[in-house]
Amino acid sequence: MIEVAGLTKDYGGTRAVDGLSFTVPAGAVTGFLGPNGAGKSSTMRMILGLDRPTRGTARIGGRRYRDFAAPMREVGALLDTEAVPPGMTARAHLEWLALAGGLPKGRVRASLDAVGLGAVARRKVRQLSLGMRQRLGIAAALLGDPGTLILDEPVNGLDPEGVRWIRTLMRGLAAEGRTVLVSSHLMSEMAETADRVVVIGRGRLIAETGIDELTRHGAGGRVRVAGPTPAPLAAVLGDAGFAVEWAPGGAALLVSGAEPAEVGGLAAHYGITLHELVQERPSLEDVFMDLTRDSTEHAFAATGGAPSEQRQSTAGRGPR
Ligand SMILES: Nc1ncnc2c1ncn2[C@@H]1O[C@H](COP(=O)(O)OP(=O)(O)OP(=O)(O)O)[C@@H](O)[C@H]1O
Repeated sequence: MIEVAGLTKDYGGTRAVDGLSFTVPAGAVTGFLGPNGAGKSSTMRMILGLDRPTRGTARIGGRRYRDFAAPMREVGALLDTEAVPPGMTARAHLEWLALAGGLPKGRVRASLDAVGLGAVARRKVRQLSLGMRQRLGIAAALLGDPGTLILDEPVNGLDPEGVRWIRTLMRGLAAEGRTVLVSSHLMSEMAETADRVVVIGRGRLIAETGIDELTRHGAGGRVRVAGPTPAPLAAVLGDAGFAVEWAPGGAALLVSGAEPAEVGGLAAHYGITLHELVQERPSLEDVFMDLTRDSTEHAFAATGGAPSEQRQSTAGRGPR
């Protein structure tokens, strides 16, 4: 389990993360969502001990990353796939990481096979496609067979087959009881992958919820109802306090803030015949846009003034 409590990060005058608290349970895929610049990477970097929080704590299994004796066996991370030296072969890169992390050499073959790169293990990194490099980054994350995985935008650059592959991989890792935190700025990517989502905007928590609850309670959910006598139905629903509007074309009514059972119950009470009674759920993308509408600016001033720290590459500095 990952626990983030009151996490705050100021880069000079820019507050990238602002009092953020959430938990990431084991045995599930948790999507970490937010518009560009929301603070996802900064948060992940702090969880991984690559950046020091201005305030607050981030713990993995109750401990800070820097307190792990063998961090690669505890946490695997994918942060920046451009960080791998281009002249190294895929295998040599992983062998070097395994050596640095005190891991048995056998883990290199196991990780290459887990990501389907066994056949290209002897190719130089510069000869690998973007998708293959992304897989190599994931192989590096899996090297220590860790219980926790932190993946920053892992589907970037993958083709549809690659996207499906990584979804299956993440679901499999969670099913084995691991903790999986995966960031994205696209809600649609998470819909079929994540069990839960943590949504942030401008460094602050917007929502922490199961993916099902998100659409159930998301703004825009409504009931579509139709029958041979819509006008009296509209009057009855309006009297009951629901917001009612005509669907485009006028063939049905759209009732906001109501459950189908309430609409059906009212219609039955007044003897109004119904031909259609459907719960319309907003798409996850709709919910996400709605939640983050006010948070799409990339940063905001914490103390005024320009950022003083330069944005650094995460090159070669994963969980190793
Ligand atoms: N080292 C740094 N120095 C100065 N500002 C930084 C640094 N790292 C991040 N920031 C700023 O903090 C804010 C949050 O950035 P961060 O990369 O964490 O967001 P993100 O949600 O990961 O965005 P994206 O989806 O675009 O990667 C941004 O305004 C960014 O410019």
